[in-house]
Amino acid sequence: VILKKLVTQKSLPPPPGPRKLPLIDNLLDMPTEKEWLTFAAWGDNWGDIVSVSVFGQTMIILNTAKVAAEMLDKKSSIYSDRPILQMGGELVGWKNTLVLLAYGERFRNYRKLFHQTIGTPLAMEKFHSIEERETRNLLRRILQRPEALAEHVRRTAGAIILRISHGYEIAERDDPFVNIANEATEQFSLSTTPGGFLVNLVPPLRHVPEWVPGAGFKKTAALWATTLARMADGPHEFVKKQMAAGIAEPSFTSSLLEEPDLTPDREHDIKWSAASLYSGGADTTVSAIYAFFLAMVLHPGVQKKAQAELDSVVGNGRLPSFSDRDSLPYLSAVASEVLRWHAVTPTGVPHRVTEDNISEGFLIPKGAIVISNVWKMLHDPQVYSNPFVFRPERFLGPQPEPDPREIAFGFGRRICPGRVLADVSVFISCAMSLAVFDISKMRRNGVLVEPKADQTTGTISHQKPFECVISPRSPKAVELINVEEF
Ligand code: HEM
Repeated sequence: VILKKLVTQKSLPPPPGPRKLPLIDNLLDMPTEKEWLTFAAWGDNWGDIVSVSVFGQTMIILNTAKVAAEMLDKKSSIYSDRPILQMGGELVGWKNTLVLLAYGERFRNYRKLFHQTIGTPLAMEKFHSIEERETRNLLRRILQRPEALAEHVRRTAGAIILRISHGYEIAERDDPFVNIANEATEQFSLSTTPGGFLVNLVPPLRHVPEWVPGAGFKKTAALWATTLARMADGPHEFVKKQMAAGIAEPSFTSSLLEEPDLTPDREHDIKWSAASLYSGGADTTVSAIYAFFLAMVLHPGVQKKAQAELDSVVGNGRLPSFSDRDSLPYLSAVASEVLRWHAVTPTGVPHRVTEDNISEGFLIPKGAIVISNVWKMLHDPQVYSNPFVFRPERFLGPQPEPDPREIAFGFGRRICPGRVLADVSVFISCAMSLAVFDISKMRRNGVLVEPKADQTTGTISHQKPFECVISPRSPKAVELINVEEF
């Protein structure tokens, strides 16, 4: 019976997809820009599950949330590994961080640490005051130099994450930890793009010695490995010193280092999960919050409605806080719509399947890389009416459309472990900014400058830079931003 099952299983077809050439397979079909658009077009042509391959490596592309749930959620015990990336993962060492960590014991340990410290709304409550304080700093920076919005949003995200991960307060300019983290994350992008280094496409090249001509990538890898090590070690050592002096601020790292019987192995896990917090958490929330400002420029009607809600619930004598969230349904819908309208990770993060299995009537081979077209799922007209329109109302009323958080944060055992933190950051930024600022189109020589929604290619994708005017709503708003004691 088992043999028969195996035979039928093996004889099932893989999911359909574009025709392959000998040896290189679909290499020439693979998009190099905005992959999600090509993947969506393949979906229209071939169905919800598409398969392609390059040099024998199968890739399965999922275009609906329904199949992603069927496969990545329901069969999570075999769909939760990550691809092995030679340059970024193996040689530079990003496989030590959660996002590229292989499925297994250590993976479960890191996930537990995340869950325990920032995994639930209750656990996150202890960080609400940091979020509120740092977001007020964001308002202050915007008030002073509104034209540098993107820079301010980035600085604030870094400040929040480093405070939560290590209880570290960043310097206003040229902070050493922020600089090293920026350098390391830039190198992460460079080293993990499939086409960036030949060794990513031809793995045996990693064994070539450094002195062989053409093996310069090994020197680069060694250099980048030291940047990564410094990014993980610096803040970790800072916390240990602060703890020894008895002055450590409560943080992800300090609370975990307090454990009795700390083994070196355990300390390794704590250090690298804290580094994963930074690398996973800074650029992503930046992308969402920057997109929020664009959405407000483009949709003054939505902005007015959210402000009217804020004025009636919170008034103008104080800034909104987390305790107001339940009384601000429209604003909460705005935050949800930001996460839907702008896909921060348009093609998610790839999973790797560890066993042959049958899904939706197709054979999915062991070792296949599974890519969720998150962008398409968030703009699926079967699920979201007029998906390209920014309309928070879709989440209100008797028949709300599905919560985009079910898609935007990925699937199964790899679902984003920072999603509660992300949600808190996005909500408070929307609430506090709309309470004090009007965000509108720039006028140049009497003509309104119309920004356009358009996002960059990349695992973490950003709205392209746009111009706008951000001005305080009233003298009272300026006062609230500048209050000292907060
Ligand atoms: C709007 C903001 C964010 C979005 C849209 C987002 C989205 C995602 C997605 C789609 C994944 C991949 C899930 C999968 O493999 O199926 C992921 C993984 C991850 N995210 Fe987030 N994320 C956000 C914010 C954050 C924050 C604030 C943190 C840290 C505090 C964080 C840390 C991570 C980590 C460490 C992983 C890897 C998890 C693993 O491989 O097990 N993310 N995120």
